[in-house]
Amino acid sequence: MSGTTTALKPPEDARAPVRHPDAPAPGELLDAHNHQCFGCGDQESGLLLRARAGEGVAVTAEFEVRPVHQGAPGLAHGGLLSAALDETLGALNWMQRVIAVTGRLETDFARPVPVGTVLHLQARVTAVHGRKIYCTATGRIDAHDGPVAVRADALFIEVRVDHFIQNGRAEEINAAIADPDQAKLARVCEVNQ
Ligand SMILES: CCCCCCCCCC(=O)SCCNC(=O)CCNC(=O)[C@H](O)C(C)(C)COP(=O)(O)OP(=O)(O)OC[C@H]1O[C@@H](n2cnc3c(N)ncnc32)[C@H](O)[C@@H]1OP(=O)(O)O
Repeated sequence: MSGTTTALKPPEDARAPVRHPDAPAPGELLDAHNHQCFGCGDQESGLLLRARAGEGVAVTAEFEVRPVHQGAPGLAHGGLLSAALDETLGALNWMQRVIAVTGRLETDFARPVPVGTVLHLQARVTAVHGRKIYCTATGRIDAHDGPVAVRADALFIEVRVDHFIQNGRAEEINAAIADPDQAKLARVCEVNQ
């Protein structure tokens, strides 16, 4: 059962999440925050996950499990399913216009996920306390109301864009700074801080 870790339980004085007034409209496809991202970028070996804005502070996403994503024969690798949940939760940044990174991610694997499955992911923020963003996600098999295969609770921590500039490899950071598309999320979030 997920959410058993104390760190994933919002404190009593946590506030409800707030959808940013300029958040993308429900159903709108969200841009990749980095075209080289393993989760949402366009690398053929990646997840090629596509996320859309949801209602409130929520997103949906789809991830097609391909042969390159196998662990056991014919089944998705658990770490990649966690990555799909993590990426979907990361897309919640667009809805609040904050920049946040995963501090903790706790995944339940409820069912095996065969290659060829389209995993339908849903994620939402449940509470916010200071820089701490509490969120939850599920992944369902082949339909938005299909059987739940994976679920996760997570704690994201809000950071400034300096987090990436100071910690990322210079080659990719410089390329991202030079690319107006890749810098977009950082820009829209930074003006709100
Ligand atoms: C441009 C947009 C990019 C979006 C990318 C989305 C991609 C998908 C999501 C990801 O995969 S992000 C990549 C994976 N995550 C990381 O690489 C983060 C690595 N960890 C860190 O950089 C730091 O540990 C972190 C920024 C998360 C926290 O360090 P800080 O020094 O900023 O925070 P601090 O230690 O002061 O903690 C702040 C609060 O968070 C709490 N906290 C921090 N890490 C925690 C943790 N791991 N578990 C529980 N609580 C945690 C901490 O207890 C504290 O609570 P209180 O305010 O109540 O005192």
